Amino acid sequence: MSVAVMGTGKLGELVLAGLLRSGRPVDQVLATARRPERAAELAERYGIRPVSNESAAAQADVLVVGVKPQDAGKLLDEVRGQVTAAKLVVSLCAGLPTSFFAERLPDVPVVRVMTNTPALVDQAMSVLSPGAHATEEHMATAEQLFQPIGRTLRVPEYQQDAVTALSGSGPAYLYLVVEAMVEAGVLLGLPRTVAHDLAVQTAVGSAVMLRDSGEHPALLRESVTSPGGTTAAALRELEAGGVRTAFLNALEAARDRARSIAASTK
Ligand SMILES: NC(=O)C1=CN([C@@H]2O[C@H](COP(=O)(O)OP(=O)(O)OC[C@H]3O[C@@H](n4cnc5c(N)ncnc54)[C@H](O)[C@@H]3O)[C@@H](O)[C@H]2O)C=CC1
Ligand SMILES: O=C(O)[C@@H]1CCC=N1
Repeated sequence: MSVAVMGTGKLGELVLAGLLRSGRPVDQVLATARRPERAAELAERYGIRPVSNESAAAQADVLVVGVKPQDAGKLLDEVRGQVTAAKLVVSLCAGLPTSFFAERLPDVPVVRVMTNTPALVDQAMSVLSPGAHATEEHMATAEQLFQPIGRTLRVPEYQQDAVTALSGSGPAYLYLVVEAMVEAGVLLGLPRTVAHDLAVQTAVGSAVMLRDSGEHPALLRESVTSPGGTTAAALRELEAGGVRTAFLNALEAARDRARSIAASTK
């Protein structure tokens, strides 16, 4: 089974690299790029053959759409003639419903996937939803692409904008928190490199503990918080700063942005 990544930008490259890392033969992986320099860069880095969208769509069994949602309509116009119902389209596009593809590629099975950048280290969270013509077999095929690069989960499609707000964009929120902690360490007089190492290892250790202990985060937080101690003093400030409300508002804003992208690309 051959796979083409169409629109190999930041996320598309992570998926492309993951496909190759998981042992897929290089002659079964195709990638397209808008700019020739980008195509050459990908060819050099991964040993793949750069092809046009039309050619990729004609050759590959699975077409992974990695362009921005705003560019998806134009891409589908380019490849429409090559995409039969025997293909599987996997969309990585935030906000775009599978109906967007169904309107342009009638009868073609589509699986919508929201993954995230920790794909780079095989720690992605990839969340899949079937479109109207996607069968169990199509879902299994799509899962096979993403399972080697992290965890996968299926949700009904109506939950995908919320998924995008949480796990799609989520790495950015956590990086922001780490960045803020580094700056705070510097404010307290730590050398920047020391502050960086401390913040990163604390994030990694806390994340592994969250995953491996299976404990609720509130319980893990309580175990750090000594009575009358330093953590309680810090948490009071974070609560006063409205950190929880900020997250509620942030995820709502991301969800709403996904909805408005969909509305503007109708
Ligand atoms: N960056 C992320 O963390 C995530 C991104 N996504 C989704 O992935 C998609 C790509 O996002 P990014 O990689 O961040 O953007 P990007 O801008 O880095 O990648 C898009 C790529 O598509 C190329 N492109 C556009 N039209 C093309 C065409 N007709 N033919 C060939 N190539 C074309 C662009 O030149 C660019 O390299 C978006 O739909 C986004 O919603 C989803 C989850 C996470
Ligand atoms: O910012 C974005 O629109 C994409 C979708 C989720 C993460 N990045």
